[in-house]
Amino acid sequence: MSGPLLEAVGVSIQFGGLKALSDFNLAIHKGDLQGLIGPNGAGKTTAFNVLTGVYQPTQGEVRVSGQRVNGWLPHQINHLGLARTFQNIRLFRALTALDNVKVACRAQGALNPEGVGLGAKFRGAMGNYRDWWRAMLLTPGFQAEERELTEQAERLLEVMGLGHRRNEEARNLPYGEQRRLEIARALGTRPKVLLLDEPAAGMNTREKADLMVLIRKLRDDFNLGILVIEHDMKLVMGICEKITVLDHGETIARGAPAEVRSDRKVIEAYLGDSYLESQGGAA
Ligand SMILES: Nc1ncnc2c1ncn2[C@@H]1O[C@H](COP(=O)(O)OP(=O)(O)OP(=O)(O)O)[C@@H](O)[C@H]1O
Repeated sequence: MSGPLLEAVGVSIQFGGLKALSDFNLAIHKGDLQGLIGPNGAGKTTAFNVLTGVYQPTQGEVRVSGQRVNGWLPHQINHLGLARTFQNIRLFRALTALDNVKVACRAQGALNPEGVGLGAKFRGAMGNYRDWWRAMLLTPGFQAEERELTEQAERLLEVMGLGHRRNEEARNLPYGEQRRLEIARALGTRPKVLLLDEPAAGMNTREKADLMVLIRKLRDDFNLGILVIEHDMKLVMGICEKITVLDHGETIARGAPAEVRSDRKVIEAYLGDSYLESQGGAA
């Protein structure tokens, strides 16, 4: 088996006196569909932010495809194959659905040098300058690239069931479709690993059920590793093969849904007695 696509090794992050994440470890391989759960404020989004370069860990190491990415910027980490969606939808609201996805496809296709430092910044700036001229002059190469990007973006909209929304502004889409558009946009960067932050939030039961099927399909069709933060236990337990449970920044359990569901610490911290009752009895 090849090495993990995404790895956190002993990652901690502190905000003032608050340890938001302590000694966090994680490994996502190709084909994994894992969940990250925990009560409000447990550190789930912080974990995503550390993994994607929004925050720098106070301790520990983050690796993407075996490459240490501490100190890298989010777009540089994205270029290595890590994409995410956000708990609070962050689309370009005034752009069409198609353009939202095209922006992501273009960002990945553009000269986007890996690494940190002045050399990478210089190469990036030169690439932008060159692309600007190609766009201004509408060179044949630029037009062919545009067609290719449009086709890619259209394919992703179709995959996410949004083909009919191609020309609608993102802000006019129903909430559930905005969430799916965020996933289409993340896929536009051609990731190897996808991090989904509460993808079903605000969806109705039917939409959630459809999303469960879709997430599995994305994993299979795109050969991805996926990590999902989700409060909806039915969704997490239904699709994830392995679940990590955080509480106050600590990892209190990890394992298959059945193990996690019956873990006393998890029940106390998160699921609560009402969950047990809804499941028809004790763990
Ligand atoms: N930039 C920041 N500065 C200070 N404290 C922060 C920052 N980001 C997160 N925190 C704190 O870290 C802790 C973990 O927050 P986080 O958002 O990761 O929790 P969560 O598990 O995602 O919660 P929820 O389910 O409510 O989204 C919280 O106490 C939060 O207030």
